[in-house]
Amino acid sequence: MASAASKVVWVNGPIVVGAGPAGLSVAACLKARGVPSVVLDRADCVASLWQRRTYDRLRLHLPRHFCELPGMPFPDDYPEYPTKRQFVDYLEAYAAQSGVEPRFNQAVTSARYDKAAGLWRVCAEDVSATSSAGEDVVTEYIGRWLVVATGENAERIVPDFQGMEEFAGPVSHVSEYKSGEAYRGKRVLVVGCGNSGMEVCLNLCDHNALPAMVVRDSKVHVLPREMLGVATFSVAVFLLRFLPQWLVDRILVLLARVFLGDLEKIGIRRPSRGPLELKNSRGRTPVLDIGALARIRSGDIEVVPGIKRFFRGGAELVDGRRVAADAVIMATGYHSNVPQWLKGSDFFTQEGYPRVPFPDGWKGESGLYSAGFTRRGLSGVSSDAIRVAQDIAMAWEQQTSSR
Ligand SMILES: Cc1cc2nc3c(=O)[nH]c(=O)nc-3n(C[C@H](O)[C@H](O)[C@H](O)COP(=O)(O)OP(=O)(O)OC[C@H]3O[C@@H](n4cnc5c(N)ncnc54)[C@H](O)[C@@H]3O)c2cc1C
Ligand SMILES: NC(=O)C1=CN([C@@H]2O[C@H](COP(=O)(O)OP(=O)(O)OC[C@H]3O[C@@H](n4cnc5c(N)ncnc54)[C@H](OP(=O)(O)O)[C@@H]3O)[C@@H](O)[C@H]2O)C=CC1
Ligand SMILES: O=C(O)C(=O)Cc1c[nH]c2ccccc12
Repeated sequence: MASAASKVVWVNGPIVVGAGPAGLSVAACLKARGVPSVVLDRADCVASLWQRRTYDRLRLHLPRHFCELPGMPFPDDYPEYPTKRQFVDYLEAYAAQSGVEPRFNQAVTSARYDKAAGLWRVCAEDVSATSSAGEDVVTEYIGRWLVVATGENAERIVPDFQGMEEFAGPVSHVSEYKSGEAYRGKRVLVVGCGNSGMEVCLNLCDHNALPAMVVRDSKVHVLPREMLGVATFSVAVFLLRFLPQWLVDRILVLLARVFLGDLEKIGIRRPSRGPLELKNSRGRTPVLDIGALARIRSGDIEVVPGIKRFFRGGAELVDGRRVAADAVIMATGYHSNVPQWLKGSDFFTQEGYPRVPFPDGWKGESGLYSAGFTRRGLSGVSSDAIRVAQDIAMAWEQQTSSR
């Protein structure tokens, strides 16, 4: 039977929820300024998104210098686009070097500000195997500051399609995909055409599987990862220093047309809103092509329109066509989980993002902070972490000097 909080822990310093790149870098920056913190994570390792929920052949798709965390560069011998293994090694070394030791298996289920006491009360359930003797072990952490670092990819989105239960084959989310080995020779319907959908289709091809990728409304922004050896992302960042976003979007689309050709011929149209605008407003990251387009052109990846319903042997599409499938992989994205556990605060929207836009969404009321919700990948994580740690350190110094 479940029981109420069985332990209470007073935290001297901030309580940081999440031990991904954001939580680790906030804790490291705090530590560098002499501020202790407690980092909680529901998983049993640091950076669980990277260690447990991504596929083997994944690489960073932004150049390395956009992905370094504050205070520790990548080793010199890392390539421009580090592999997942290299990135995970780096994150583990980052935690070790900065002396950050998260408390694992702590799934935060509620956090609220106790106005009377002027303190945050954070409840976490121990989800480790040893605690499964029929009783939840709940710890209440109490502290002056709360840093939300649970990320933009905390929970999977799995749409509920009509007839899904009739489909005879396995249905999984892309976060469970490790390699195409299990799919050799199989017809795989990949739902979604973000970076995950595209890269999984490419990986499936490499393992001689037969992927069909659903591109809803036939629309997605695909950009080359590099143009004449220069990263498209670097070009965008550079142009944004001088030009408004809408104009940079126009230029990116024009350059993509030059470097990738006409995608309409292969059944892909561009959304009317620009790639950066869509990233910032809806969290839809443009696809940075690492080879999937060539496989679409060669016919190894079939592009199909939206799904109407599933049946035993596959799916019926919105254009009335039927596509046969042995397995389905949902590459349909992720959502934040903050509204599920942060109570009594309107700092976050219903979608679980700070209401205040970048670069000011890192600080809320009453000692509440957020890191990693900027829709700017790892460079957004770093910029938040530096600001959050600086602000808390100032309050910390004031508090300790007035004692
Ligand atoms: C496949 C993939 C590839 C990516 N590649 C890049 C890239 O190349 N470059 C780039 O800049 N960005 C990339 N990103 C974006 C990604 O968001 C960042 O890389 C980074 O992981 C964000 O760090 P974070 O700490 O904010 O979130 P996360 O890495 O998701 O960490 C959040 C942590 O919070 C924990 N958590 C969640 N809820 C709770 C709870 N209730 N209680 C306790 N703990 C909780 C999770 O277990 C997790 O460990 C990629 C994302 C994905 C999915
Ligand atoms: N190498 C790398 O570094 C990689 C990075 N990533 C990153 O991970 C993050 C998550 O990416 P990803 O997992 O691709 O998620 P995204 O949210 O970017 O994409 C989700 C996709 O699913 C589609 N979709 C959602 N619901 C449905 C539906 N009901 N029917 C059909 N299609 C649907 C969306 O279509 P629509 O646009 O029409 O809503 C979209 O194409 C991104 O930031 C991405 O850049 C991911 C993989 C590799
Ligand atoms: O790789 C990701 O998922 C990111 O979120 C990195 C990123 C932030 N802003 C972008 C704009 C275009 C392509 C990738 C990113």
